[in-house]
Amino acid sequence: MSGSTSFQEDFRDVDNEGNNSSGCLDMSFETSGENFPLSPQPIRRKDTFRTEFLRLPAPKKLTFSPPYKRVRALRLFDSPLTPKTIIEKSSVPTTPLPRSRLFGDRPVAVPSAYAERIKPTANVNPFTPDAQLLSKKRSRSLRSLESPNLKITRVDLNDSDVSDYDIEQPTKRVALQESNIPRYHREFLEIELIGKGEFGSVFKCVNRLDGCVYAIKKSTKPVAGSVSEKTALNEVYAHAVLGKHQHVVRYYSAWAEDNHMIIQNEFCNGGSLADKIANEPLSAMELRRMLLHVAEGLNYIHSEELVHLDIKPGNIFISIEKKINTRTADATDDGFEDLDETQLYDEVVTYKIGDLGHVTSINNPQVEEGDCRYLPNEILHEDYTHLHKADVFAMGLTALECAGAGPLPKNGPKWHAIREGQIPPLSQKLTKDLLELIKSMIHPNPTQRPKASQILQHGALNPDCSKSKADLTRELSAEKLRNEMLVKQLKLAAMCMKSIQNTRIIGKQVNRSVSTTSF
Ligand SMILES: Nc1ncnc2c1ncn2[C@@H]1O[C@H](COP(=O)(O)OP(=O)(O)OP(=O)(O)O)[C@@H](O)[C@H]1O
Ligand SMILES: [Mg+2]
Repeated sequence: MSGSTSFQEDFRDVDNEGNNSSGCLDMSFETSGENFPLSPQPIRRKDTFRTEFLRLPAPKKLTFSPPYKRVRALRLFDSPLTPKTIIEKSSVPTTPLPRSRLFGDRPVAVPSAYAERIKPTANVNPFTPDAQLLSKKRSRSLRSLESPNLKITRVDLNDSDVSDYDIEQPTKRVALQESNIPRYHREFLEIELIGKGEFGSVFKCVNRLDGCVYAIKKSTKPVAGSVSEKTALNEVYAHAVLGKHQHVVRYYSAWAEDNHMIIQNEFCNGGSLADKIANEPLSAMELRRMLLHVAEGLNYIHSEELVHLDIKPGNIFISIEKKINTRTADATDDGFEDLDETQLYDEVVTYKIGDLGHVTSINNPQVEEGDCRYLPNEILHEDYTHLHKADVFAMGLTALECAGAGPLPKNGPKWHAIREGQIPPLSQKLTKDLLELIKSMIHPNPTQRPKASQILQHGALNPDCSKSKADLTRELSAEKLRNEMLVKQLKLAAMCMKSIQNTRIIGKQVNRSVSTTSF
C-alpha cells in the first residue's frame, strides 16, 4: 500500500496495541522522523509510523519533552502501553515484505510470524487459480528470458505481481514431519478396510464428534521426508481445490500422522465402479448415466485448468442415496405401511471421480503417468499438448470396460490395436450412436477426440438432443393435451368427492334430528 488515503483506511483497523484487527500489518508506510514528537532524533527507519498515525499535528520544531496532554488525548490511560511500546510492537522488518498475488495485490497478509522473521508456515497450493496464474506468468517470464527480446524480459520480471519472492519460493513450505498430529484414533472410529491401492489403504470411519461416515485414506508407507511426500501432497492440493463438485469425491481434511499422509474424504457407499463391473457389465442406461456424470466431473476439472490423468473404473466411486418417491407417497395418502422399501424410495446413483493423486496443471504439467491400460499413446511419447484429451481417452476405455471389453491389455498387440482406434470385442451390443461416441473418445489423434463439454452435449447421452424440432413440438402438444385431460378428470373427481361428502353430512343431520325428536 502506498499513499496516505489507504493508510488512513487501515488506521481504522488498528487497535490500541498497535495491532491491525484485520490480521494484517501494512508495511509500506515510511515516516519522516522530523515529524515525530517523542523522539529526540529524527527517525528515518522504514519500520516506524507516520506522525498521522498518532493523530498528532506536526510540531513546528523538535521537542525533547513528551507532550503529555497529547499523549493523554490518545486515551491510553486504560492501557499499559505507551506510544513507544505501540511503536515497538508495531515495528516491522526493515526488509520489504513479499508481494504476492496469493495474498492479494497489496503487500499484506503478513503473518505475525513473518514479522518476527520466522519463515512462512503455510504451503502454497499450486492448483489454486492464483498460483496457476503465477506459474503461467513465471513460464512467460522464463520464456522471454530465453528470447532475444531482452526489453520484454525486463518488463515481465519487474511486473509488480511477480516478485522475486514469488519466483524463488517453493510451494511446499511445511515439512510433513513437522506437522504430525495424532488425530486418527482420537477423532475417528475405524469401521472397516474398504479398499487398497498402490498409494494407500482406505478405511470406512465414523467421526466421533459429528457421527458421519467418511473414507479415510492412509499412505501405506511413511511419506514424510521421503520422495513420495510430493506425490502425497499433490493429492491433497488437488482435493482442496476440486472438492466442490457433485461428480468429484468431496474432500474434508488432511494431515500427517506417524509420518503417514492421511486424507479424510466423502464416503461413497456404492464402492468403486471397478467393483461394480467385476461380475457383470453396466446396462446401456447405466453406461449412459456413468458417462454423463464422469464427463460432468471432467468438465469441471478441466475448467479449473487441471487434468486427472488416472481415470479408470478403480478411481470412479459410486454414491447411492435413497430419496422418498414423492409420486408413490402422494398417491397413497395414508398408506405408507402398505408400501415396501422399493416403492417408497427411489435410489439415486451418482458417479464421482476420486483418487486425485495424479492431477496436474494444464499450464505447468508435472506428468506422472497413470495406469498403462488407460494411457494414450501421446502421453507415452511425452507429448503433453492435449493433456485433457488423455482424460477423454481413459474415459472412453473405462466405458468400453463397463460394456464388457475387460480386462484391458497392459501391453502387446492388443494394447497397440486399441491405440490405433480399434474397439475390442464387447459382451453387449451398444447402440450405433453410443458406440460412435466411445470410438471418437479413443481416437488415435487427440485433437479428434471430443472435449468433456462436447460429450455432455452428445445425442447418444441425451436422447432428446437427437430429436428434431418438429418431433419435439409434436411431443410437446401431445403432452399439453394429456395434461388438459388430466386436469379435467381431476376437477370431475373433486366434484364427485364434494357431493359424496355433502350427502354424508345431510345424512348425519337427519339422524341427529331423529334422535332429538325421539328424546
Ligand atoms: N471415497 C471413497 N469411498 C468409498 N471407497 C473408496 C473411497 N476412496 C477409495 N475407496 C476404495 O479404496 C480403493 C483405493 O482407493 P484409491 O484409488 O483412492 O487409492 P490409491 O492407493 O490411490 O489407488 P491407486 O492404486 O489407483 O493409486 C478404491 O478402489 C475403493 O475401493
Ligand atoms: Mg486408485
